[in-house]
Amino acid sequence: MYRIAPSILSADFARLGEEITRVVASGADWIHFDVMDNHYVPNLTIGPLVCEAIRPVTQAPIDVHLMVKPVDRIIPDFARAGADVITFHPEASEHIDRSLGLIRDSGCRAGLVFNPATPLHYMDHVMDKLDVVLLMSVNPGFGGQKFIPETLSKLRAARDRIDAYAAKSGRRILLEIDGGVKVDNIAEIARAGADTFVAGSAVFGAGRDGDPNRYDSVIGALRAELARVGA
Ligand SMILES: O=C(CO)[C@@H](O)[C@H](O)COP(=O)(O)O
Ligand SMILES: [Fe+2]
Repeated sequence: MYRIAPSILSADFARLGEEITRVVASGADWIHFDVMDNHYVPNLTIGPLVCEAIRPVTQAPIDVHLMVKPVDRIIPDFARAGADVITFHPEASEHIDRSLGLIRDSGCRAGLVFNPATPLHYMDHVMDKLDVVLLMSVNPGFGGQKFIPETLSKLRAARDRIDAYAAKSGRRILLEIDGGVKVDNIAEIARAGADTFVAGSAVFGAGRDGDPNRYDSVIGALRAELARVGA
């Protein structure tokens, strides 16, 4: 089963609640929530107050992608604000195992995010605490960037590790991809092993002209491409 997670980074922030209602009604599975601190990444976005504000608007899982350093202090705030999934970058945590434990102890699903040049071995000794592995297919900090093609071989390598772990443990870790996902490349990305797809500009960019049917058509087109790949 595939999940589509529109990133609200590209939504109209003046009408955020409506935007979320519309993408979920159009078939979005998760809401991807990008948190940037102007320190770990050169951009500044939204925090727990906004997460709390959108929580009553939707039942869809809120997928919080932390691009902040340090990470531990902010984790309980997001859990209280209603996050369902919290992911962070290993470079931003002094103690990766402890940060993953903090997320899970607060009742959320936990994940590690790999920048394009971050090696996959960071996951090796924490598989039992991972619910999600997120591969960045752009450098973090901005929406609307171009998919880095090298990510496809990295996805295959991550898929192999996740499948080997599942065969041993019976636990299925999700493999999420973030950055430059569009209708014309989502099938190739799925074939490389991703099962959860963040799409910001591809989804919200399509609705910018105010036509409410545009989210339906772009999410429908992403799903049609995934259907060509199969389960
Ligand atoms: O985490 C990030 C960027 O750092 C992403 O979640 C972007 O928001 C994805 O946007 P598109 O590449 O799909 O426009
Ligand atoms: Fe993200």
